[in-house]
Amino acid sequence: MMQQDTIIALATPSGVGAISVIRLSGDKSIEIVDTFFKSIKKGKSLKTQKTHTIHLGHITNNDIIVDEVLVSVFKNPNSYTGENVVEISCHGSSFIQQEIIQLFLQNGCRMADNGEFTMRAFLNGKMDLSQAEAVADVIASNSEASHKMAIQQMRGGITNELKELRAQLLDFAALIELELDFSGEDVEFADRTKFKELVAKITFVLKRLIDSFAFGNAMKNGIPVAIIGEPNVGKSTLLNTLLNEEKAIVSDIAGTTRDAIEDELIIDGVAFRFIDTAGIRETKDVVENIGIKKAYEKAENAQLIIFLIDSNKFSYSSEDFLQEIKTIKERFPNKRLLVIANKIDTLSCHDSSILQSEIENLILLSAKNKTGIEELKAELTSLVNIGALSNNETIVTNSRHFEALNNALMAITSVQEGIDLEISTDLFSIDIRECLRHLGNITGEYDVDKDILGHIFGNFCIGK
Ligand SMILES: Nc1nc2c(c(=O)[nH]1)N(C=O)[C@@H](CNc1ccc(C(=O)N[C@@H](CCC(=O)O)C(=O)O)cc1)CN2
Ligand SMILES: Nc1nc2c(ncn2[C@@H]2O[C@H](COP(=O)(O)OP(=O)(O)OP(=O)(O)O)[C@@H](O)[C@H]2O)c(=O)[nH]1
Ligand SMILES: [Mg+2]
Repeated sequence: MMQQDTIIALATPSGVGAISVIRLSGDKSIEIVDTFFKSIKKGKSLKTQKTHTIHLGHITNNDIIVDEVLVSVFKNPNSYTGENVVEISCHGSSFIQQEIIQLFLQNGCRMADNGEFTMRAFLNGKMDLSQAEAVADVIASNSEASHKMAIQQMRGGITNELKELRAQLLDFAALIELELDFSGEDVEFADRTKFKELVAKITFVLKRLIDSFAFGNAMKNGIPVAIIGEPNVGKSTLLNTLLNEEKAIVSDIAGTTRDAIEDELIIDGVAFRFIDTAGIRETKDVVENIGIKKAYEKAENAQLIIFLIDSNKFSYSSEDFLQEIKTIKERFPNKRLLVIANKIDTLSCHDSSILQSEIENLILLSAKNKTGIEELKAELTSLVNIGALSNNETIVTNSRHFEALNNALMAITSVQEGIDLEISTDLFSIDIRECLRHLGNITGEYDVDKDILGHIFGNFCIGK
C-alpha cells in the first residue's frame, strides 16, 4: 500500500539549535531535493547515489545559497518508512529551517501529519502496529524503567510473545473448519490433545501479559503515591522536600492544603508521582471537606500510600498514635501503606528510640530538616518489584493492547468451555476466529480501521 504524496517535516525540535534535520519521504523525495541541491562535487546528482549515503553541498534557490548542508539518501525500500527518504541536516536557525521547508512545499511536497513517517513505516510493513506505538513511548520515556519497557516493545516484545501461538491457533482454526466441511463423515483432522494444550498455553500467556499491565502502566506514567494524614503533620513539607522545590504552600495553619498537588520524581530509574492532599479531620468548612473527600479518593486510586503522623503525638499518647495507625490500615486494607513519623527533630533522642522500637516498620524523618529522606526513598524503591523488568519479560504498558488481550482471553476462555462441554466444533470455531482477530488487532495484522490509525498516530509529534 504505497502512499502517493511526498511529505516533509522538521525532525528535530523547532527553535534554534546547532543543527536541524528536515526529513522528506515519498516517491519523489530524492528528485525534489536534487533540483535544489548543488553538490560540492560538480555535476553529482542525488538520483544516482546509493542508499544510505551522505553528501555535502548547498541548498540553493534561484542561485541564492540558503545553507550549506549534509544530505542523506535512503532508497526505497531501505529506509525508515520503506519509501525514498531524504534527510537534510542544515544549520539550526529557525529562518533556514523555514526557508528550506517552504522551498520544498512549493515544489511538490506537503507537510507531514503527526506521526505520518511512522504510520508509513507501519503501512509499508517496516514494523507492526505495536512497534509503531512503542516509537512514541520511546520518545516520551523519561526514566530508566519506562525507557526499558518502550525499547523492548519497539523491538517487538508483545509481537514475539504471541506470534508463534497465534500461528498455531490459526492452523487449528483451518483444520477445524476443514472438519466442518466434512461434517457428515465424522472425521477429525485436528489433534484434540494438542489443541487442548495450545488453548491452555495461550490462556496462560494472555493472563501473564494482562497481569503485567497494572505494573507496566504505573511504571510508564509514574507510580502514584498519595501522601495523607491529619492537618499540619507536614505533608506539604514532605512533598517539597522530596521534589526539592517549593511546590506546595506550607504553613502552621491547619488546613492549608485544599486541592491535591502532584508532581513526578524519578528515584533509582523509576518514576513516582507524589500527591499531596488536604489534611484529614472533622470540619464544617465546605471547601475543606471537598478537599478531604478528594484526599480519600487519591489514596484509593494510588498504588502506594504514605501516611504521615506527627511524632509529638506519640509523646502525648502512644495509644492514640497506635490507634491512628490501626484506623488507617483498616480504612485501606488492600493498599501498600508506608507509615511515617514526621518532625522527629522535635523529639528527644530518648523518645525517638522508644518510638522506633515500639512500632514496627515505622519510618522516622524530619521533612523540614531533610533527615530520613534517603531511607524513605530506599523504602519506596524496594516496594516496587522491578524484577520483571530485569528479566526482560514483556510488560504491557499500552491500554489498547490491554483491551485486546482481555478480549482475546474472553474468546479463548469460551473455546476452553466449549472443549470442556464437548460442544460441537462449529460452535467454538467462531470463538477461535474471534481470539485470532483480537490478537491480530495488537499488531495491526488485519485491515485496521482508519479511525484507529488516526487516533494512534495523531498523538505522535510532527516529524516522527
Ligand atoms: N537521522 C535519523 N536518525 C534516526 C532515525 C531516522 O529516521 N533518521 N530514526 C527514525 O526513527 C531512528 C533510527 N531508526 C531507523 C530505522 C531504520 C532505518 C533504515 O534505514 N532502515 C532500512 C535499512 C537498514 C540497513 O540496511 O542498514 C531498512 O529497514 O530497510 C533508519 C533509521 C533514530 N535515529
Ligand atoms: N519541626 C518540624 N516542623 C515541621 C516539619 N515538617 C513540617 N513542619 C512544620 O509543620 C507545619 C505544617 O506543615 P505543612 O507541610 O503545611 O503540613 P500539612 O500536613 O501539609 O498541613 P495541611 O496542608 O494543613 O494538611 C509547618 O509550620 C511546617 O514548617 C518537621 O519535620 N519538623
Ligand atoms: Mg499541606
